[in-house]
Amino acid sequence: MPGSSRLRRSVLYMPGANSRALEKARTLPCDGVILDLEDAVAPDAKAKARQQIAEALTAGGYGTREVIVRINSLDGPWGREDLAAFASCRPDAILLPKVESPQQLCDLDEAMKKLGYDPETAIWAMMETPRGILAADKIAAGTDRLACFVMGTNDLAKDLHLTPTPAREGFATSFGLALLAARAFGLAILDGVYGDLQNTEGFEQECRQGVMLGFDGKTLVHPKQIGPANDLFRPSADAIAHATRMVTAWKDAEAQGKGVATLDGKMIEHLHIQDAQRLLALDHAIKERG
Ligand SMILES: CC(C)(COP(=O)(O)OP(=O)(O)OC[C@H]1O[C@@H](n2cnc3c(N)ncnc32)[C@H](O)[C@@H]1OP(=O)(O)O)[C@@H](O)C(=O)NCCC(=O)NCCSC(=O)C[C@H](O)C(=O)O
Ligand SMILES: [Mg+2]
Repeated sequence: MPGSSRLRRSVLYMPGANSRALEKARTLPCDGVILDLEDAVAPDAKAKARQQIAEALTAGGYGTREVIVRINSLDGPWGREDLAAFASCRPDAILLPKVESPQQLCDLDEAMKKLGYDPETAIWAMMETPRGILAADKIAAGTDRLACFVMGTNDLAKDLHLTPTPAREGFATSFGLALLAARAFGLAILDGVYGDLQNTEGFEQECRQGVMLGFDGKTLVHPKQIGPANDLFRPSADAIAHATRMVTAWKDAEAQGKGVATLDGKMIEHLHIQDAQRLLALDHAIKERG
């Protein structure tokens, strides 16, 4: 699975037409950047944005940040030209908007092969339409190049006619189906954006909910959202201390030939240890990032 162990707590969108944002992204402490050619770029600005993104990718300087380009749909007037522009620039992934069928991913994969894309360049898929959500399991199995689902909560809210609320009840089924499909096929999955830039408390509450639901991180629209997302999507010190004690208790039990252990009066089985090890690996990766 390409890139499945990468840190993705904070993944910041920026319009490809905004040269200042493309430059600034090289210095921001986010885990990834999505250089957008789709909804954040006006039709008349698409060609210039495409050229600016190609130049930015060629110049490099994004360090350990994962760099993803969101192209336009391959069925529309810009998508094929978008894809052709980045074959030699080696982005980490191409993000396809409004994915509704596995065939769309197979077509993208085929086109990337023909254009000479590096086999390590992953495909990411926006999950943001009712048809896409209903086909999430088939899409998740669509191609080996697929590495990540990204929730498009703005498009979903529009199509579902739902009223956004702080608890996001209206997204429950969509989140559940997308998360199930992603985990069933070993994909990463990122929560949608929070557009109220002044409401720090609301943003943090949505991050906490995203962690609780099982998302790997959150997509962002402004640099000020990076710090809180990085903090909230990293395992807490208490969680790491507990995971460490669980692993120790498990090793002690194993040494005594037992297949089950207890810690603080609670039963521990192998599945709990797998989850504890996942948290410890995440913590290690974050510490290595510095
Ligand atoms: C929302 C914004 C238009 C606000 O921009 P601005 O008014 O420039 O904000 P600030 O003055 O507060 O900016 C301060 C500095 O930070 C830089 N900046 C701002 N935003 C970004 C960014 N996204 N990436 C990088 N750098 C950024 C400014 O340049 C300032 O820098 P400096 O010059 O040093 O002072 C803007 O934030 C913005 O455009 N955000 C991204 C919008 C976007 O990409 N939207 C599309 C994706 S969301 C979506 O489509 C989700 C999905 O499809 C769905 O359906 O849900
Ligand atoms: Mg969208």
